[in-house]
Amino acid sequence: MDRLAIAEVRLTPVLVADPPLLNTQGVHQPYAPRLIVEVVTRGGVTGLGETYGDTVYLDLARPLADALLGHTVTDLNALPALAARVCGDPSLSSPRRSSRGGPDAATGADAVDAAGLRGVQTADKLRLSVLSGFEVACLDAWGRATGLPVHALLGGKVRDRVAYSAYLFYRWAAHPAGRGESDDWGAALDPSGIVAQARRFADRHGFTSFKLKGGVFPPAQEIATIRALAAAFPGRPLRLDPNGAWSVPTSLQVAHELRDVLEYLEDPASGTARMAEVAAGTPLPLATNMCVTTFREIPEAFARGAVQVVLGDHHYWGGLRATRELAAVCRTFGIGLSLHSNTHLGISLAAMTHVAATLPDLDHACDTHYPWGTEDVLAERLVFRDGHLDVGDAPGLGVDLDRDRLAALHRRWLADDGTYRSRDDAAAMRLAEPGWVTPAVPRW
Ligand SMILES: O=C([O-])[C@@H](O)[C@@H](O)[C@H](O)[C@@H](O)C(=O)[O-]
Ligand SMILES: [Mg+2]
Repeated sequence: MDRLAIAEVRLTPVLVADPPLLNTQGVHQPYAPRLIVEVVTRGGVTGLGETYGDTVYLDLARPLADALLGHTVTDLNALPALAARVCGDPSLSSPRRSSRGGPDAATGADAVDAAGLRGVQTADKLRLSVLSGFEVACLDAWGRATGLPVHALLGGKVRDRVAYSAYLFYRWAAHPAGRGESDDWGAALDPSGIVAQARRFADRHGFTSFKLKGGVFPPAQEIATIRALAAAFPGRPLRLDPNGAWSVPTSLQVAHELRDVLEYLEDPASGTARMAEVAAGTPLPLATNMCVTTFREIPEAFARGAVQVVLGDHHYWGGLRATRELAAVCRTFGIGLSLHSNTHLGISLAAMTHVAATLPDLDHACDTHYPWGTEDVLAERLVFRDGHLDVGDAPGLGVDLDRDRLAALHRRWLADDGTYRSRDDAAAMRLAEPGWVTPAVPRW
């Protein structure tokens, strides 16, 4: 076991180019922060992990990296207690208030994570997101050391490929003020722009299900866009996700109008109480990555019938093994499961794919932002075929780091004056609309 003990942990924050994708809080900044975790064993094997890289996560990752030295990479059940001891602060375990002031500082059901549209932000969730990067790195190292793929360490795959959906966004052609990197997608601000975007995703990656990020325009415009997608891709699974921007009556109206074409409606309203009211008034399934984001939120949401599909995310649920626990709970209560995504790199996509491969009841194609990315830290980018990623049997995650790329993205982080070190979609929006503040919910 000694050769599996952790001799070194390397943390490398990076800034990754991100296109000007619109959501209800604003627009993506030109660069998104991510954290690359490397765990090196005494036997000389290096495992890779990735998680959110905003400053608040980095502050928790550093003490955990120090505390991990000497532990073995197989000692995963001890990780949560270790993380709670070195980076926990129980006094922060209630919903965090935003430090940005204005409508961002909402509390209670509306206290969403201003940076990530991922539900209420708690100290527990931050810590679990950090922990997940270390858990994945340990699993990767363990797999590399033993010649086993990560899915085998999780009990074995039940499928050889994992389905992903196209993640469509209203977007600008370029970031304001000439910032960021350019791409050739052009603007997509109306139904025909989104249909063209969807065709490109389908042609390039073979995706056959489509999710539109909503909450950007008044609901009637987004209904028209979904209708245009339904006409262009008849019978294909479609989803609409306004990140909790609508009132209960608006959610019910949209659900009624799109009931024949949507696979599910994702977080139409914010908070379990509103979601339960919407669910009670429509036969359309509701999915969430906002009101059920922790085990603690499950009992009330499931008891009230607030959601029919949980979009798990191995980052904030606390890792790949915690995602399997989530799957067991969902199965027990007859709730569907799929996986959520934010801007991420190939390490996280590989990790998602390994855990997804082990989940018997993965009912819907997973979300991923990956196709929007043009940069990676991997030697080879992962490639979708027919809308799927193959589940490999190479040791560990089966991906390799390109150190030059990692160094280049880290240099960008070092050179940044702090503007991009924490995600702030409202700040990015203010460059185009100076008076912009994160809209209060319900917005419509
Ligand atoms: O990146 C975005 O704009 C998304 O809105 C993201 O922040 C959400 O967390 C996510 O994709 C979702 O499904 O809500
Ligand atoms: Mg969502």
